[in-house]
Amino acid sequence: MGSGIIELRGLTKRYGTFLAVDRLDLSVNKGEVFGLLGPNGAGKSTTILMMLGLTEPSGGSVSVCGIDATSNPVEVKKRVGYLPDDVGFYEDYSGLDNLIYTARLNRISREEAESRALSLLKRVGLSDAASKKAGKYSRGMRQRLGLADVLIKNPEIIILDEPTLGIDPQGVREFLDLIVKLSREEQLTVLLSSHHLHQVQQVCDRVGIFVGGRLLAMGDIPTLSHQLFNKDSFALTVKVKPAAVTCTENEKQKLKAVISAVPGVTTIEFSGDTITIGCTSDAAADVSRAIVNAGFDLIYLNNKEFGLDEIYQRYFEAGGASGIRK
Ligand SMILES: Nc1ncnc2c1ncn2[C@@H]1O[C@H](COP(=O)(O)OP(=O)(O)OP(=O)(O)O)[C@@H](O)[C@H]1O
Repeated sequence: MGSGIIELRGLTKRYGTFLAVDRLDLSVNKGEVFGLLGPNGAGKSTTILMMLGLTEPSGGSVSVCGIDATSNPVEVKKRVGYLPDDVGFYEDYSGLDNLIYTARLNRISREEAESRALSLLKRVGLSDAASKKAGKYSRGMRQRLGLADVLIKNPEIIILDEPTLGIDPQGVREFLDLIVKLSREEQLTVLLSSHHLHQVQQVCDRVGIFVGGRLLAMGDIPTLSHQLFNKDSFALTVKVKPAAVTCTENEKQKLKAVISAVPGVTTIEFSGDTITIGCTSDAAADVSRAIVNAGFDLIYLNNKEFGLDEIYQRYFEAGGASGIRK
């Protein structure tokens, strides 16, 4: 086994003849925010259930905090907080009492339970709603209470399954910020399962792309982007004066020559009045300087770094979504 706080090796789950998770290898480091990204039915929840020891793998191994989750789920449960997409609370209990209840279940003394619950309610921005019944909480408040609920036992890892479902955009932003803050300040490892590309991209240090029970790719966004876009992770769109369409052939050749000489530039395409430049690194400053020094006016420059949506799209175009399962 490797040194990750979560280590999956050849992890496989079959339901009858159906392969839900297919020989998964994954290592998540301590303190990392890792995103499990994939469409519905990709196998994310099944993988999480195996990490929690709640369903038995058909093959391979799963180690969480150095513990075999399959043979010792109780020890794993002590160290891992799991937030499902819809948390169950005692609706007639206040937010505070729900937290105290969970703390007591985790054998925390009454006094300690109350002080931790109050401090966590503050942390997740629910101090004012502490004595309000959980049944009267909004969806966003319930998720924040859910986060406090998983944190009350001081876990080393929190696993969040589609935690922002049904929360408004402002609430989503606050929730995600809170997760990153917790991870950074307390070296908390976070595994976030989602099919919201944008959210995953915003907060995760690394991402695993799941399709059809397999992990198709893994890494940080620049690395994934680098692997997929023929090493052109960046694309600059440029307009100059005189416009590319009205440039003489000599001027065009001059432009091409000065842009190609910029380190990192791999492709240059003229289309209408726009020049598209592919680069392996962020060459925006050097390209703009080269254009101006060559005597052209730079009237527009857009620097596009490929994001997770393009990356995801590429995997689907590559046939990932057509189904890998056998
Ligand atoms: N208990 C079960 N019995 C049979 N098939 C199952 C069972 N649980 C899950 N599956 C199937 O395994 C596949 C993976 O499901 P899983 O819930 O892990 O996907 P997911 O990526 O979490 O999707 P979602 O985002 O919809 O939750 C799906 O095709 C699902 O229908």
